[in-house]
Parts: sequence; structure tokens; C-alpha cells
Amino acid sequence: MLCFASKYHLTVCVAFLLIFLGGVYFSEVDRIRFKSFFPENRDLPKDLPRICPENGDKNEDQNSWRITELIMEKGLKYTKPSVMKGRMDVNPVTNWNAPLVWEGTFDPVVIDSIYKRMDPRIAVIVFAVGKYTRFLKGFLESGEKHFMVDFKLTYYIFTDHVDEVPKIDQAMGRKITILPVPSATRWQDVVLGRMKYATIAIDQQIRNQSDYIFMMDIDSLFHGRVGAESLSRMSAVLHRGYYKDETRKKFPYERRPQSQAYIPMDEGDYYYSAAVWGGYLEDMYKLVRYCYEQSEIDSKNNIEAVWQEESHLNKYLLHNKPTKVLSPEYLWSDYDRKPEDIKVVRISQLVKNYAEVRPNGGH
Ligand SMILES: CC(=O)N[C@H]1[C@@H](OP(=O)(O)OP(=O)(O)OC[C@H]2O[C@@H](n3ccc(=O)[nH]c3=O)[C@H](O)[C@@H]2O)O[C@H](CO)[C@H](O)[C@@H]1O
Ligand SMILES: [Mn+2]
Repeated sequence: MLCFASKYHLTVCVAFLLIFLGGVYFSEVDRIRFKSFFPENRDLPKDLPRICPENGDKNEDQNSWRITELIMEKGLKYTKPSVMKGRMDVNPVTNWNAPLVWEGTFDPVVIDSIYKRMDPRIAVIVFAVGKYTRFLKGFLESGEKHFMVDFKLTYYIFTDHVDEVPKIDQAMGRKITILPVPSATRWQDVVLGRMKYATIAIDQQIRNQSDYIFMMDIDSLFHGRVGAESLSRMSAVLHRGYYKDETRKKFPYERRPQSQAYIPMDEGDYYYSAAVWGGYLEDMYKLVRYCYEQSEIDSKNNIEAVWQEESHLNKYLLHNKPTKVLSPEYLWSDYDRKPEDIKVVRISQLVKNYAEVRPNGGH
């Protein structure tokens, strides 16, 4: 992301950001109060920024967060891994040979040792628009207990109710940045708007501050460890509702050819959830922007994909395979009983009254 980083560019960017972010600063919270941050009709830049090549023109230190060499600290003590034993009840690998992450497929001691050396800066993008601000406290407080503990992490909270963002205790290196967005009259506009506003914010700000991005729903709680095992160039979570399906028949992909998100009945690997996804900043930027642009094309053609950005995300990941697939442990739901193969619920979607919490009701 620092492809273009000459000292001049960096100085200009830093100066611009300092002026821009100069609102009111509370001890542990950046509160950005410029209502003009997201002018309604702001155009997106015409060209995608160049994706940094693995060994681009940056020096080693700037690339240190990337997953290249898996170096573990010397003398670390941990349980010996077995070739013969492991999870036998679930498949821990995809057919493109990417890890499929379940409890029991990684050792937190080993994986933390490897990734903490890289010291990545992690951004979490969440939206809390309208009545969804009620979910912030639980999400943030449980996140501080379980999510990327001991890593540098910034929650970027996009909200129309800046004053309803709670103050919470955070460890060193972790903070909250608030970005104002307009209110909405349709929940569909919020879920799709996430793609537009995240694209703009990555361009304007987050690109200079983070190495990884997670996009997440706010109506969830962390119940167990979500750590370095979830990091990769592009990580996507299996939707809890369809992971056991042996055929593609029931996958709720967009099935209308008129939509950009269309997937024919005989194509597809898995059905991924849009409530948790993450990866390298530039890869995430490309995908978030893709979802936004595809939904704009749909809108011009008077169609909205059946599951909004989730449909576009699934279309993209069919042709651009994720480098890690996370089991439904990474997004379960309080609506559903925990089956035998889900050994740990790491994040769970809360039960909510859709009709009450959404501006235009809902399912
Ligand atoms: C678990 C899961 O698969 N979740 C997906 C699912 O529905 P969900 O039922 O989980 O959608 P939802 O109501 O949680 O909306 C998604 C997210 O948008 C934000 N929000 C939404 C409405 C609103 O008025 N204010 C607000 O802030 C908030 O962060 C929320 O968590 O389908 C949505 C698209 O249809 C998204 O793809 C969700 O990621
Ligand atoms: Mn949700």
C-alpha cells in the first residue's frame, strides 16, 4: 500500500491527514467530526491503485507484515504436531489447497509466534447506522477480550450517531476511529453503502494506517479466540447455513443472469458470509470496490442482487479463490444450535428483532 511512498508523498499525506483529523481528540478515541468527510456525490478515483508486488520497491521493513517466510522464535515450546492425527470429522483443506481453518488445525502458540513477529496493523471496518449503534458496546468489549489480542488494531466505526459510540478500555496499540456517514431509510442501502464508504475511507485514510482489513457486521459478539490463524491475503468465512450441503442447489447465490452477481446452478465452491471477511489491505480494497462497482451497474439495470454485497462477494470469490477459508466457528449464530463439528464458537451473530431495528423493517 505504500507503493507510491516517496518521502514527499508521505509528508503531504501525513500533513493532510493531520489537518483533516484535527477535530476533537479524546484520550483513547479519535472522533472525526467533519460531516463533509463523505460528501454525497463524491466520485471514486478512476483507476485502481497499483497492487504492490510481493517483492516490490519497498524495503524489507515495510513489507514485514506480509506472510512470506514463516519464521518462529527460537526455543519456543509447544505440542508436537502429528501427521496421522488431526480433525478427521471435517475437511481442513480446499480443492485449491488453501487451509480450511477449524479448531484443532492450528496451534495458537506457534501461529502467534510467527505472526506477532510481523507486527501487522489491523483495521476492522464496521457500520453502526440507525438503531444498530446498540450493538457497538458488546462488539467492542468482546473484541477487546478475544479479537487479535496483543496485535495493533483500529476499529473504524462508520455511524450516523457519533455520540452513541461508547468509550471502552483498550490495550496499547488499539484504538477507535469514528467516521460519520449519512442516515438511511432502507437497510439495503446501509449494507451496500458499506462498500462505497469503505472504498472512499480506504483511499483517503486507512491505506496509510493499516496492513490488513476485516469487514464485519456489528450485530455480533466475540466468544472465543479470533487470532493470527485468520490472517491471509484473502480470508472468507463459510456461511453456517450451507457448509454441510453436498450440492450447490440450495446456495443462495444470485441466480438471475441480469445481475452482475449471477452464478449458474452448476458453478460455485462454498457459500461465504459477508459478515466477516478480511485480508491484505490492497486485496480487500479491490474486492470492496468491486462489490460497490458491480452493485452500481446492477442499480443502473434496475436490479439489486438477492443478498446485496454478499452476492457480489460470492461471485468474486468463485473466480478469485480465497487464500484461507475460515470455518463457521468464525461466524456462528445465536439462532442456531451448535453442532458437534463446531468445537468453538468464536463469533456469534445476535438474535435481533429485524422489524424493530431496521429502518424499513425486514426479514
Ligand atoms: C450473517 C450474515 O450473513 N450477514 C449478512 C446478511 O444479513 P444480516 O441479517 O446479518 O444483516 P444485518 O441486518 O446485520 O446488516 C448488516 C450490517 O449492516 C449494518 N447495518 C445494517 C442496517 C442498518 O440499518 N444499520 C446498520 O448499521 C450493520 O453493521 C449490520 O450488522 O445479509 C446482509 C446483506 O443482505 C449482509 O451481507 C450481512 O453481512
Ligand atoms: Mn448481521
